[in-house]
Formats: sequence, C-alpha cells, structure tokens
Amino acid sequence: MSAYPVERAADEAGYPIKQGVFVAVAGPSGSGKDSLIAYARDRLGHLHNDIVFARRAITRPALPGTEEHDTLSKADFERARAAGRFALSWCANGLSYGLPASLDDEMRAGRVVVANVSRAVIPQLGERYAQVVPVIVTAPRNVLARRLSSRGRETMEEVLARLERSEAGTVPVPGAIVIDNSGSLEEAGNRFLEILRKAAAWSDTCDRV
Ligand SMILES: Nc1ncnc2c1ncn2[C@@H]1O[C@H](COP(=O)(O)OP(=O)(O)OP(=O)(O)O)[C@@H](O)[C@H]1O
Ligand SMILES: O=P(O)(O)OC[C@H]1O[C@H](OP(=O)(O)O)[C@H](O)[C@@H]1O
Repeated sequence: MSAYPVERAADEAGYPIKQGVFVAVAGPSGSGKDSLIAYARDRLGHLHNDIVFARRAITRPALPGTEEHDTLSKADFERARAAGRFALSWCANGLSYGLPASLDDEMRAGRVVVANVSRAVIPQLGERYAQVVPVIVTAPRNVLARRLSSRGRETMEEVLARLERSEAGTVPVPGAIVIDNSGSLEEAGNRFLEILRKAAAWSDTCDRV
C-alpha cells in the first residue's frame, strides 16, 4: 500500500506546492463554517479575483439554501478519486467529500483557496501545500444542537450522530486560528474576513520574493 494518499501519486515530484495560501475551514458540524464562508464571500470587494472558494463534490443530493456542491453517486465518486480528480478526499457522516484537483492550479497561480474540510485531513493538506492556514470554527454543544435541528438538513438521528462527532472528531490542529461563532454571524464573519484579507496580502508578498 502506498504511504501517500492516492491523490498525491499523480504528481509526486511537484509537491508540496509552494505558492498560494490554502485557508482550511474546519470545526464541528453546525458551528457555522459554510455561513462564515458565505458571509466573507459576499464582502470581499476588490479581493474577489484573488480568492477562490472550493466547490466540493459530495455524495449527498444538493439542497436549496445550503452549500452549493457537486453531487456524485458513491460509484462515480470512487471513479473520480481513482482517476486523480480530487486534490483531497475524505469520508465523514456516512458521506464522501472531495476537493477538485484544479485547486492545485489555483495554488500554483498564487491565489488564496478557501475550503470547508474535515478536521482530520488538515495534516494531509500540509503535505500537499506549503502554506496552509487552518481556521477552526467553534460553538458550544447546546448551540450546535439548536442550529443543526433548526437547519433541518439532517434527520434527528443524523443530528445526534453529528453532535457525537463534534467532540469525537476533534483532533489537535497546531497553529490553528480559532473563531468562536457562538455569538452573531457578523462578529465571527468579520474576523474570518480579516483572516482572508491577511492571507491575500501574504500571498502577494510570497509572489514577490
Ligand atoms: N452566528 C450564528 N448565529 C445564528 N445562526 C447561525 C450562526 N452561524 C451559523 N448559523 C446557522 O447555523 C446553522 C449551521 O450553520 P452552517 O451550515 O454554516 O454550519 P457548518 O459548520 O457549515 O455545518 P456542517 O459542517 O454541518 O455543514 C445554519 O442554519 C446557519 O444559518
Ligand atoms: O467532523 P469532521 O471530520 O471535522 O468534518 C466532517 C465533515 O462534515 C462536514 O460536512 P457537511 O456538514 O456534511 O457538509 C464538514 O464540512 C466536513 O467535511
């Protein structure tokens, strides 16, 4: 068995990619990762062209009013993964998730890439990209429970499983920036926006040296 994830094998010699900044947004289900990403995306102003928001492939039907993603069947997902179409993939919550391999080109072009990822794959991101900014979004369990129930995307059983995972999925992420999203979306969203602005400035600096 290869020591590396399947996704790395396609271009082993070229990793880690030194350009670009990868902002990895993680944290328990319901903490508000997608909400913060959407908040910032709407307020980027002139940075809009420099920051790329990853579109995930998920083995879940697309639902109106939630994250826009590609939907693949399990079989198609596995085929895409085997063909090297994902920069990174993982399984969680009974689903498979993938980030498109085209993100490597965005990184090589020196852009800031923003993606919602599992906490567990942040170390793999560090193997693929030299500059990764992990952002962990948090909220207390009772807040997660309220938000997941009122979002209505999962059944009650699935909500309970996600709440269990909220702690079970916790892995140490050295150097992570933690955003407490237990208060207003505006407050946490502006903190996240500031992180993206800094990442864009950092990416510019790296381009020049
Ligand atoms: N600061 C906030 N105040 C009130 N409601 C919020 C806040 N942030 C997010 N929400 C709501 O909480 C719910 C969960 O948010 P969101 O879907 O962004 O979480 P997530 O971390 O992306 O979850 P998942 O990992 O399950 O996709 C949504 O209905 C969203 O509108
Ligand atoms: O618990 P961990 O492994 O950190 O995250 C698990 C996965 O679940 C959530 O996705 P979604 O809510 O199904 O869109 C996260 O975005 C992540 O991809």
